[in-house]
Amino acid sequence: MEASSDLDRILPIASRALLCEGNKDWTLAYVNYCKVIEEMKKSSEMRTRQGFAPLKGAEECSWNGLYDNCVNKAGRLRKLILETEMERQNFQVTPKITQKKSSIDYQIPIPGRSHTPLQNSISGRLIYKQPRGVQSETNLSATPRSYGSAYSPPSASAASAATSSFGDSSFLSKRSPGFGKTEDPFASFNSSATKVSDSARANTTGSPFFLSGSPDSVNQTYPFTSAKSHPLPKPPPIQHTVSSVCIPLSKTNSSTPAQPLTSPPPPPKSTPYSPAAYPVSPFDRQTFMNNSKSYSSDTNPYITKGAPNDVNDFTPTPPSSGDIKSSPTTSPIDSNDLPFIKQTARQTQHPTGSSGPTTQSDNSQNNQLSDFESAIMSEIVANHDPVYWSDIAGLEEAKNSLKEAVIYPFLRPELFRGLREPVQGMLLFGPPGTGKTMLARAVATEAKATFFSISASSLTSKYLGDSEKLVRALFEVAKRQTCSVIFVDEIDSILSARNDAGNEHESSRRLKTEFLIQWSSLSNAAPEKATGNSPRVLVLAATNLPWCIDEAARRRFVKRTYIPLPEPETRHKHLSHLLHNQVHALTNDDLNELVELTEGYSGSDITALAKDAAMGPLRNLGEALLTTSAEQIPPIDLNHFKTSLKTIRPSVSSEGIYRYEEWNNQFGSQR
Ligand SMILES: Nc1ncnc2c1ncn2[C@@H]1O[C@H](COP(=O)(O)OP(=O)(O)OP(=O)(O)O)[C@@H](O)[C@H]1O
Repeated sequence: MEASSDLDRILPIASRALLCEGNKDWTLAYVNYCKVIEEMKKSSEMRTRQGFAPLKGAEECSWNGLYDNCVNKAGRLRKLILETEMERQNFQVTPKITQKKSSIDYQIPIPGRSHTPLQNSISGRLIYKQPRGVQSETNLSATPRSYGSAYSPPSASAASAATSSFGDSSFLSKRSPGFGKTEDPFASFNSSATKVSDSARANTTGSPFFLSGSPDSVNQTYPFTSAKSHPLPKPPPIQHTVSSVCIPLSKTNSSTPAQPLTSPPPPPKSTPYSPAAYPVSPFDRQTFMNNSKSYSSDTNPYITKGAPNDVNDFTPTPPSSGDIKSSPTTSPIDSNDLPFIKQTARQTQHPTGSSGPTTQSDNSQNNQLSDFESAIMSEIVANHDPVYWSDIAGLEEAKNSLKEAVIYPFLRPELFRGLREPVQGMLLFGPPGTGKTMLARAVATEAKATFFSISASSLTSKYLGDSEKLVRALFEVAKRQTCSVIFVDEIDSILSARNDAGNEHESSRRLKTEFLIQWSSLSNAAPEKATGNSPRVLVLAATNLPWCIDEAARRRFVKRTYIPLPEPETRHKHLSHLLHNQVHALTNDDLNELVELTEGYSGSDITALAKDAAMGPLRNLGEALLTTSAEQIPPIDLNHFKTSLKTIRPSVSSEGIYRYEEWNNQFGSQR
C-alpha cells in the first residue's frame, strides 16, 4: 500500500470534515472526523499486517496533527450532544419496568443537511442498574441501540476487549473505572483513538450488555454500561434538517423507518422534562452531571472516549487504586471541561510532566488544564498551507542550520543522541520581512512534526494565572507528541528582558518565568532520554528585536541565526520566482538591473514591489480595463517596476541593519 493512496483516500474526508465544521455542520463534521480516524486506523493496521515499514504518509507533518485534531473535534461534538441531551432531557422515553431493572428507550435525531447522506438519529436504551451491594439503585446504563433505522444491534460485547486490550485490568480500573465498550455507532472510530489492539477486539464476545473494568468502580462511578463497538453503519436518508448544535429531540419511535429525502417530516416537538416521564428512577440532572465526571466514553457514546484518562494523563502516572477507592468520583472532569485531548498511542509512549499519583487537588488543577489543552489543540496547532524550502529564495545558511537542528534529528532520531542531541531552542532574528516566519513554516512542513504556532496574544489571558496554565499545557501537549515544534513569533514580546524597575506587569513576569521553567523541563523531564526515544520538542522563535530578549531566554536559544536582508543572488531568485507564472517581458538583463535597484529591500518589500508592478499594465488601461480581454493585457515590463520603485520603498533603514549585525557579531551563531 502506498502512502499516497492512503492520503488520497483520507485527506478528502478530512477536508470535508473541516468544511462541515466551517459550516457549523457539527454532526457531519463529526461523522467525517470519525471516518478519518477509522480510515487511518485501517491503513495502519493494513500496513502492519502486510509487513510494510511505516508509511511515508504516516509521518507526514499533518498526520499526527490531523489525528489529534480529529479526535479533539469529535470530542467536542460529543460534548455538545451530551449537553444538549441532558439539558433538555426530552429524548424519546419508553419506560419498561421489570422486576430487577427498568430501561428507557431513546432516540436522538441528529441535525443533518438535506443534500448529505447522514445518519439521522441515534437511539438506544438507558438501563437502570442495581449497584452491587446497594439496596436502592441509582445507576443507569446506557446502550445506544440503533443508529437511525439502518443499524442493527451487534451481538457481541467488548467487555473483555476493553479489559484485555490494555492487558491489565487493574490499570484499567485506575485509569478509567468502568471502562467498557459501548454499542456506539462511533465506538469503532473511538477505539482507534485509544488504539485498542486488534487482538483484544477479536476476543470480544458476550451479551449486548456488560460491565467491564473494575467491577467496583463500575458500580460506584460508572452507571453506564454498554455493548460492543461496531463500525459506522450506512447512513439512512435524512430525517430533519437542523443547523443548530442544539439538537431537537424526536418523539419518533426508534423503529420508525427513516423518511425519504423528498418528504422530510415536520421538525420534532420538544418534550419538556417531566419527572413523571421517569417513573422508576427520577433522572437527576445534577447527579448525572456529577456522575458524568467519571463516565467513560466507552460506556457512553456521548462522552469523549477516554476523557477521564485525558485529565489524568496530565500526570504520567495513573492514580493508584488507593486513590480510586478513596475517591468515588475518580475523575474530576467537569461537564464544562469536555472535550479533552485524546490519549493517543503516541501519548502513551511518551508520558511526561509531573509525576506521582493523582490526588484530588491535582485533579482539579489538571481538570482546568484540559481546557487549556483543548484551546491549544484548536487554536495553536498550526494548520496553514505548507511552505517548502523551495518557496524560500536564498537563505541557504539558515536553511542548513534548521535542517541540522530540526529536520534531521526529527527524521533520524537514532542518529542524534548524546553529544549529537539536537538543540531545544533556536532563534531566527533579523529585520522584518526577511522570511523568518516562512522558514519556520517550512520547518513545520519538512520536519513532519506537530507545529504549535504561538504569539504573545495567544498566550495572554485576562484571567490571572491562566496564561501560565496555558504555557504549561502547551509544553505538556507538545511533549506528548513524538516530534513537535513550538514556534513563537515575536518572542521579544513574551520573553523580553525582566527588569527591576517595577514597571513590568506581574502577570507578564509570571508568564515569562513559567515559560522558562517549562522550557527547561524539556531537557530535564525526558524519561527515555538515554534510549534516544524521548519526545523531540524544539522551541523555535523569531524576532526583530533580539536585543530585547531576556538573558535567561537567550541562553536557551543555543542557536541564534541571523536572517539578513536578501543578497543580490537571493533577490534575483525571489524576483524570478515571483514572475514565473506571470505574463512579463523582462529579460535577464532587466532582472539584473532590477536586482541592483532593489538593494536594501527585504523579501516582503520585493514581494510588495512585484505585486505593485504587476498592477502597472492594468493601471495604464484605465477605464478600458473593463472591456479588455485577459489576453490583451500588456505584459509586465521593467518600466512598471521602475514606476513601482518610487512608491514601494525599502522598509528597513541602514542604521537598523547595523544594529542587527552588531548583535549578530556578539551573540549570533556564525559559521
Ligand atoms: N526569502 C524569501 N523568499 C520568498 N519570499 C520571501 C522571502 N522573504 C520574505 N518573503 C516574503 O515576505 C513575506 C513576509 O515574510 P515573513 O513573514 O517570513 O517575514 P518575517 O521575517 O517573519 O517578518 P516579521 O519579522 O515582520 O514577522 C512572505 O510572505 C514572502 O512573501
